[in-house]
Amino acid sequence: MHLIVDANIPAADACFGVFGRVTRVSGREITRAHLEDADALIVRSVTPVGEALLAGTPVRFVGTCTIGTDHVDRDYLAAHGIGFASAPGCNAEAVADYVLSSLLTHAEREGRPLLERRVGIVGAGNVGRRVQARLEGLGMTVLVCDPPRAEREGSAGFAGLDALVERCDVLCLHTPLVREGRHATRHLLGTNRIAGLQPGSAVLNAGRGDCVDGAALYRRLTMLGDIAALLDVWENEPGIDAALHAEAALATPHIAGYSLDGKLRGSLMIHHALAGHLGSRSALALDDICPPPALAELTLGRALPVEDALRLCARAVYDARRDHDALRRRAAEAGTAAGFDACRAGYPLRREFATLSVRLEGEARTLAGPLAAAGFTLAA
Ligand SMILES: NC(=O)c1ccc[n+]([C@@H]2O[C@H](COP(=O)([O-])OP(=O)(O)OC[C@H]3O[C@@H](n4cnc5c(N)ncnc54)[C@H](O)[C@@H]3O)[C@@H](O)[C@H]2O)c1
Ligand SMILES: O=C(O)[C@H](O)[C@H](O)COP(=O)(O)O
Repeated sequence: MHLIVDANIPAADACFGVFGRVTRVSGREITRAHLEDADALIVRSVTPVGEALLAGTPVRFVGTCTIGTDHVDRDYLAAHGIGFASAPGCNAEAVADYVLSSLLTHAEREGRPLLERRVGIVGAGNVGRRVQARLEGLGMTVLVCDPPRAEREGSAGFAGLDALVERCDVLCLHTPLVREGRHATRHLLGTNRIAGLQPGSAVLNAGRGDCVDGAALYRRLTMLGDIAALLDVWENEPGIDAALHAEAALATPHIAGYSLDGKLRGSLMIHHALAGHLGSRSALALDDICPPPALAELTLGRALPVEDALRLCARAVYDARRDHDALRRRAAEAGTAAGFDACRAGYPLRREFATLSVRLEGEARTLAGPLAAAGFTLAA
């Protein structure tokens, strides 16, 4: 069996070498020529997969080691009997870490406590639910907008997007890109809603870039300058709008989900899906391919204000400012598109909050609730 595998997929040999010969190709450069004798194609989100890529090739299985599937023409695959799998939830914990790290940094810069803010979550699936649970666990007020879930589950606990825009200090977008239909998300946050955002509020987008109208956001940022944009995803990646990039308070190159744990879970989920597609089973587990964290334990020996403790522990594991600074630097050196992809390809090792075990001694034990809610493990 011959497998074409995106070069940005970790543990490719352990996860896919067991099925046959693996050829690694940069995700944005995979063409039909690479697939002439390929049986399986394993991608991440940067490879558009559909008729243009697959027609006339022998590919019988496509796996994407990502949560998002908007780059895959699933109707085409189904119509041509090509097996497909994605990796729902694989990096949801990493995105929740990114959200907390970003919001804690933004609150510190503004000198306004995060815990007093009202947060709106748009799209409460694997990612949004985790963000909601963490923030509510910290005692914050959270409003949730998810019309497809509200239709299925009943409207209790859900609000409309306009209510979130009117009432929230922070709006977090965790929606997939849905191009058509009643719940389409392209420019979900468009001109009118961006104009309606509360002065002093912040928009964080870690869903898909197209869910926010970047030109309208840029206008509000430059003409009124009274809101903040925390952007991990962008329209036209990797050739993102350099002017919007310059205005964003936190600008990262689509790395919210880039923990090692999250990427490896994605690889592993597609490994198991491919094994199933081939009629076999595998016992490969995350512990077989994921190393222990460099920082496994941290001790807090006295009480700190809750937000200071959260920031200290968050930054010990993942500090979103690092990724913001790297994108600014790389974009200045290499140009926006090349800098964006260079940051992603050379992404430094990052682990998830849960890999840090926090030992609390004496008065610091009062921090147990907030640290656990934020996603850290408490040492016994
Ligand atoms: N920045 C990153 O690195 C990163 C990482 C992971 C996922 N993502 C993106 O985030 C998206 C969400 O991830 P997930 O794991 O939570 O997916 P999910 O499918 O579990 O949840 C998506 C949620 O959005 C809701 N939704 C759909 N249309 C909506 C609309 N019009 N308004 C409000 N809510 C709507 C769905 O009902 C669902 O509950 C993914 O599709 C992916 O595009 C980005
Ligand atoms: O959909 C996802 O899982 C994320 O957006 C993913 O982290 C994107 O990473 P990429 O596929 O671009 O490497």
